[in-house]
Amino acid sequence: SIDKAFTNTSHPLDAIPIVGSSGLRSYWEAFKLLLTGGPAVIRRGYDLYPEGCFRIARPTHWLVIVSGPKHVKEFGDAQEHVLSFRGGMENTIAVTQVVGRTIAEDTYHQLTIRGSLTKNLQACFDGVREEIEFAFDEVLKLQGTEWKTLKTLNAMTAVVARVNNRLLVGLPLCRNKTYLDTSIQFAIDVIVSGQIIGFFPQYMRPFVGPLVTSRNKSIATALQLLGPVIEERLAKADTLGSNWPGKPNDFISWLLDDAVGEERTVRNLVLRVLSTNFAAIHTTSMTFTHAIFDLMTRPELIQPLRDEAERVFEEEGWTKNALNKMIKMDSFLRETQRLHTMGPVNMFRKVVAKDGFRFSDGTFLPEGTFACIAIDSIHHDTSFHQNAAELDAFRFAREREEYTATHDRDGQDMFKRHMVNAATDHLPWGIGKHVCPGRFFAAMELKTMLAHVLIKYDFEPQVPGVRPKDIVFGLSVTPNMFAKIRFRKRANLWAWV
Ligand code: HEM
Repeated sequence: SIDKAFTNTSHPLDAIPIVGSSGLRSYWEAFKLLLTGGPAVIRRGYDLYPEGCFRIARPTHWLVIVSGPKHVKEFGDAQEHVLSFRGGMENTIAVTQVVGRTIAEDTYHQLTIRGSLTKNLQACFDGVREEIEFAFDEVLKLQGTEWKTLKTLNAMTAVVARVNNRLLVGLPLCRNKTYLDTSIQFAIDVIVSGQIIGFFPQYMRPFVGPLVTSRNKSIATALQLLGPVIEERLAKADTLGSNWPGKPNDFISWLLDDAVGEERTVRNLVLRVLSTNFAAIHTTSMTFTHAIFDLMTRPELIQPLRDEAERVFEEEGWTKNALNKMIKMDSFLRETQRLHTMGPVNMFRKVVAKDGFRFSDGTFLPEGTFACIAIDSIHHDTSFHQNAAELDAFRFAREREEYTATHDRDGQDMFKRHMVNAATDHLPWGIGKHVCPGRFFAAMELKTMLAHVLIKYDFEPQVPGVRPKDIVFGLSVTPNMFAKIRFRKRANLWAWV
């Protein structure tokens, strides 16, 4: 049963109820949370406080969990100097130790992603599509009509790393195995070593950091492979001006357009690319793996999605605009993201304002408080989504249809149920000030990959009918990395594919 007791001694967070245990037992509770107990505790808390805040014990501090549309909006909209994204990252993955001071302090690359990268998606679509075809051929290596069984998450991570890097660093590096392995490994290293370092108090981190992270090895390899490319681009920009003839249209160029001062060094630019890969690879490959697992458990969804993709591409060709017409696919991916989040909570923040942070209902978080949002419980709340526990693949397509039937097409609300739209009841991309700037690219990539897989392959689960169990560790949840899928080239491929 739930112990809602408040601590006896005075604590600045006294007004926020505890879920789990207080006092000495809270250490045991915190330990359980480090293993697999996280999601259940958050669900229990949410059932009690769906419109407000509660707190749970972490080994060194309390973590406040925020819920309710009003609170979520205020939380997302708060300024960095009040609720700090960086402070949250520092606490969860010790970003200064693991990635580096300059990256932690100056996040200009997120503006490059929000700006140039997103603006160029149309222009880069053909390259991304080509890379998707190439990557699936390379990773699946299918001959004739043979079936091949692969670990899904591994295979999809390999595909996504190539595709992302086609946009980030271009050919030929996006096909270099050592470079790709380094990008994938760097991201894993950031998460794993960051969490370990995160257990230590601030003053010990500079000493512990170098002992537990292999980031220096990853950075050295990336410097070796990516360094010369960046050096050449820097040299050309310096001698020929920023718009030199033949300048590639990729993330390196866009970064260089925005980088100033000490950011224009090879090492810092390499770190930017690695950090962007960190934000982009595993998020996208986990989402894609969840989508494939959903299709494996609900195979009746494959045909309508395949029909839609085939029809749209037949009418429009493989273009970015064609993706906008795949309303069922957009809805299905949004639904997959709703049901399978990367943990029970997200959007970690630290209160850094001296005066703390106050919600409009008066709830107060003092300076130094760590807080986050109850994403998974919000997504499963039946007051926001009918039959919220069920995968209803086309629920958002229906909502869009209902909306367009009764409203002006140009109305702002038109986009509310699109996959890229963040809302207080739909938070896979976060919301507010730090809402994911890469979401337009991720959505384009996920849709093109799914259309490609649906049109080009047959696929089956190794164990039919059972969704592979997610792996829970602490407050993070990943799709099962051991689960396997069988792929085969489809026999009646369309001539134009
Ligand atoms: C399905 C794929 C993805 C998911 C689910 C996802 C999710 C998120 C979330 C939840 C946040 C906000 C975190 C917070 O508020 O605490 C975020 C931020 C961010 N994402 Fe993504 N992301 C994805 C793909 C990408 C891609 C492809 C890129 C880069 C091209 C990217 C770059 C970033 C960056 C740079 C930020 C930090 C924004 C800031 O500092 O304001 N993400 N992402």
